[in-house]
Amino acid sequence: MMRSKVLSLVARAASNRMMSTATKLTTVEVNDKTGIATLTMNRPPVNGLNLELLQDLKSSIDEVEGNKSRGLILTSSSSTIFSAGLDILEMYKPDKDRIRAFWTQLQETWLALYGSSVPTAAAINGHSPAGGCLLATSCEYRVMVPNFTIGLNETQLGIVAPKWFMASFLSVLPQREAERALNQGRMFTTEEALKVGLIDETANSKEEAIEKCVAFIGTFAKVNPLARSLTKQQFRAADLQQLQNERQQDLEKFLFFVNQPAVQKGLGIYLEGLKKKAKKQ
Ligand SMILES: CCCCC/C=C\CCC/C=C/CC(=O)SCCNC(=O)CCNC(=O)[C@H](O)C(C)(C)COP(=O)(O)OP(=O)(O)OC[C@H]1O[C@@H](n2cnc3c(N)ncnc32)[C@H](O)[C@@H]1OP(=O)(O)O
Repeated sequence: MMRSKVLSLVARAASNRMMSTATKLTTVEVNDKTGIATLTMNRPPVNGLNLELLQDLKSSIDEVEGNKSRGLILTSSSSTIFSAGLDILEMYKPDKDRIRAFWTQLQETWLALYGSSVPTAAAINGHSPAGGCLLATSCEYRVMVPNFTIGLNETQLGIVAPKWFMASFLSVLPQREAERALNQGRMFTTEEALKVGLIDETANSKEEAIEKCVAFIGTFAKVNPLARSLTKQQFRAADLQQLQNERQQDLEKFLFFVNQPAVQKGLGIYLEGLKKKAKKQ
């Protein structure tokens, strides 16, 4: 390794504190200079959101809330995928108890991210369908690298995005645009997403995306943190409260829907298609 690279790694290690360890499917790294935490998803190959990744995401968000970070940047360790969304294997021919725990954890993780008291931004360094888009739109700001896609494609899989997925989407897009995209199950390219307002900026690399997220979080430097976070909470309170009030019904609705033979058949065909495509590559 070149000496300069070694030195830069040493310098980086000195100015960043690794808060979570490698045994987890997420890591949290706090930059000592900026005080901003970078939360990285690391579940190869596609950051499919299974029960364990959702648990780790939730505990990492809690960790950032608790360690007085100035902001949270969500990103991925993959060079081409932010997150492929929910792990379809959790929903296809599911285990009765595990699928309950899985959906309950997804609800909790969304409540924690969408309701986070710290400023949040997503550095979208790869494809971001469905649950991936849910995570990105739960943040306050999005910067995306070109040549990838983002969107809520649920209808393409024969499934329906629940109300709280729509709430995140609607916090970013105007109703008319959101409704049409959801009905179509539309995936937007980076350029299309920028045009429609689904993302805020583009960046040529993950590093640049993170820098732009840091700059966004920096815009709050002179704003009273309590006033900022209470203002954010007020904007989001109705969406958060709606899921809080309906958590049990939402779970039962999901279980009923996902266990329908037609939905299971559709998920099986979709999975098969993904596997065939992967084999061809
Ligand atoms: C009325 C009230 C209703 C109440 C509620 C009802 C319903 C519930 C709604 C549930 C909501 C669900 C939201 C979701 O998130 S569903 C998941 C949607 N995700 C996708 O459609 C993404 C599918 N994947 C892709 O498009 C691509 O994989 C990619 C992300 C673009 C990456 O492409 P590439 O790099 O080429 O990688 P491969 O395609 O080769 O994949 C590698 C490997 O990973 C497997 N895989 C990919 N995505 C998933 C996934 N989401 N879950 C599980 N597995 C996945 C893929 O099969 C390959 O596996 P093998 O290597 O084993 O072949």
